[in-house]
Amino acid sequence: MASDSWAFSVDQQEATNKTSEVLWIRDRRVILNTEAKETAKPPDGDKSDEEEKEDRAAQSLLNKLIRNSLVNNTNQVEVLQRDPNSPLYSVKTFEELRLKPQLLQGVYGMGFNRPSKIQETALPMMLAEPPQNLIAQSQSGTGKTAAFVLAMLSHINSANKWTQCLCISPTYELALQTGKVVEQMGKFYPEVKLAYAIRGNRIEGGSTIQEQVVIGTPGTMSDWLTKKKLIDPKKIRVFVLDEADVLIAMQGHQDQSIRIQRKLPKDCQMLLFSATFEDSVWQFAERIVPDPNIIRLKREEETLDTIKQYYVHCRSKQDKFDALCNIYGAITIAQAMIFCHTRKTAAWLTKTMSAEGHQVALLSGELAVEQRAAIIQRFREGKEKVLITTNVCSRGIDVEQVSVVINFDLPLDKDGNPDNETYLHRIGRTGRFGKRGLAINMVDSEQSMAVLKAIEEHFNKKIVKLDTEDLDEIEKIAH
Ligand SMILES: Nc1ncnc2c1ncn2[C@@H]1O[C@H](COP(=O)(O)OP(=O)(O)OP(=O)(O)O)[C@@H](O)[C@H]1O
Repeated sequence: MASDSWAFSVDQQEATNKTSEVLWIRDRRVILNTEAKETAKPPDGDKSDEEEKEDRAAQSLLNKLIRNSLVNNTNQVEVLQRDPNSPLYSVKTFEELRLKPQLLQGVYGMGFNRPSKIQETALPMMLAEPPQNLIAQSQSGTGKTAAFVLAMLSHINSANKWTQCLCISPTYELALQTGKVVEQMGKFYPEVKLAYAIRGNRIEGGSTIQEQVVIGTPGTMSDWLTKKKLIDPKKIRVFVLDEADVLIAMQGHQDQSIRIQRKLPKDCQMLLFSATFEDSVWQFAERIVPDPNIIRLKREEETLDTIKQYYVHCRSKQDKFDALCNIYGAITIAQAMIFCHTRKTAAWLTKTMSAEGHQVALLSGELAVEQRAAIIQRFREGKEKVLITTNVCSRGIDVEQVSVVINFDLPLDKDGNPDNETYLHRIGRTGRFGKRGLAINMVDSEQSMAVLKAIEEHFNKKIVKLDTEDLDEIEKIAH
């Protein structure tokens, strides 16, 4: 299938050092570490009788799951996975990625048919022997989490009852979400256990824990490694940093992550994932991941074509609210996330929308982490149809049914400048894995218009004007 488009071309001039070369895989820039490439070989195939037996049983269940998964999967994803321009495109099957049978079962059990582009590109690098380090970027909702979870689970020796994989998540909510993926993916691999190094999870210190995977936030993770000695850093084989851009935007997280990394053995595999790569993220990535393979997107590839972007011209806060009501009046919205700049606006909007009869939840930074997780869980279960929020706690949330993202206020950084990264994270809450999504921006001043234009220019993607008085026009954008 379209194998010619996978030709590698080598660009020596872009080589960053003697052992690296820059490759263009299709139009994607990939730097491969040549030294590592030469020594890379597929995982060891030696298996005991017992393992062979387990594999055969797993295989038969797997065939059943593949059949079910093929029946259940949506057409949209299948079409995109055959489109070479889509981030979901793949030339390989999961079988070709040489996953353990138990993990293949997990993958098919989750309803996945084929890997996405990031999965098929990153997994061979991550599963190679000796382990390869990786810095990887892919658009939101294209399967990064699934990719590194597979890598972690693949490297575990389940007979060893100690921690072998660490995954740092920037927030409590994301740690739980990633944990859920580990549980689902590892459903047919019950020997593997998971622990959460997050605030409130009080495990007594003194002796090391048995869980092979630990997911957590940097502070608690660091505590578990150093003060409580629950994990022996020298036994860690895989270290993952997820959502690195969000991670370094949070105070103290960068230093704590570096401190953790320094305790790990030299041959521990380091994997870093991010949806955006501003300079600060790069600097951090290069500091923390030695000799990496690199998968990066071009700027204009960062936003997904499946997410249509619009803006609405308004005169005031009330006007924005009226526009919102018109949108709700014209199209069926499965679930929506609405982003506000301040807690005050978010609270006002929650009250006003609730008064109009919408099922609304408010997620804001002042809530305790457990409360925030509970609100996200209710939203995920569809108990509320609208989630109104300020920035912080909503990054990286994966809720499949979100069909519309509304920027009630455009994202600004702390100096009041356009915040492109946050914009990308926000709109990425819709259009998850090939689903169509709408992103609607409310503009109510010359300044916010300038912010919109700057964002448009940054990503080199048109944001189209929408007239919310014209119901026919709104209806059209939903198709
Ligand atoms: N190969 C696949 N086939 C079908 N669905 C998939 C596949 N890989 C991942 N998904 C689903 O797509 C959604 C997005 O995946 P995931 O959360 O891994 O993306 P992500 O790139 O980590 O997103 P973000 O950048 O927002 O963190 C999830 O609901 C996941 O279950």
